[in-house]
Amino acid sequence: MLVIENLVGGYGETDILTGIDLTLAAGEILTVAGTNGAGKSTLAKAVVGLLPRMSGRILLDKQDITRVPVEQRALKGIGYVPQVANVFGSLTITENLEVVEGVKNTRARIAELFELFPAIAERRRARASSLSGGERQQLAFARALMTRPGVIVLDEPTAALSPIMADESFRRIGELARTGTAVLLIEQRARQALAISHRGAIMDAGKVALSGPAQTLLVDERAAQLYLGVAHAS
Ligand SMILES: Nc1ncnc2c1ncn2[C@@H]1O[C@H](COP(=O)(O)OP(=O)(O)OP(=O)(O)O)[C@@H](O)[C@H]1O
Repeated sequence: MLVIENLVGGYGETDILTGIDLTLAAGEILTVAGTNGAGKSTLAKAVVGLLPRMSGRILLDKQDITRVPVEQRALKGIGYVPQVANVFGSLTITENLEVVEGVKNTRARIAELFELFPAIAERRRARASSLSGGERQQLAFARALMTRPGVIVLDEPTAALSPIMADESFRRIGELARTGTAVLLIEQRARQALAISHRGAIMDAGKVALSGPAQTLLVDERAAQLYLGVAHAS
């Protein structure tokens, strides 16, 4: 579904990503973990088309999208929920969903997403500015799903959430993948993320330092050191 080949790039002259190779199949969850500054968010930006400078190749369904601009990548099926939820505060929850472009049968899709996200459904006429951090995250997630993307990139979706809400979010991500969506999941809660993932990649200094089946990485001492920055995974 998504193939990343020898991805190098950054914001200015310095390379932040120094050669990333990753693949993601339909229905698969790939956790990308790593310490702060490893380049995880930069990788997310490169995939969705927001990194100012990059070389290498990104293929979506075998089509080269490396030079395709961000809006068109979204229309081609790459959804994105950035670290800071991007919702329109002055619009209501329903309006935030209505303004998403490229959706077939908007009303029906909104109804489906309200079933998936009951907390925001209850508040559908409220302005998004009145939502809590967690609800905002749900609305941003729902907005990204409006177009039924084949691939979704989630940048630390549980960062602002309580442990209970994070559990709920991981459950929802698992369900989404079971419907065939490919999920690139960037997470600080690496152990929980790996537990619902098929594969994992641990980044260090702009590279993938370790990758493999999620269950293997969960018990790998070196992986734990890299994603937790400690000597032993407790
Ligand atoms: N907009 C930007 N302009 C210039 N440099 C940036 C920008 N965003 C990030 N960087 C730099 O790129 C490097 C990697 O940052 P990135 O946000 O990708 O790391 P990360 O692994 O996602 O970390 P975190 O877990 O803290 O979010 C850092 O050195 C950071 O300072």
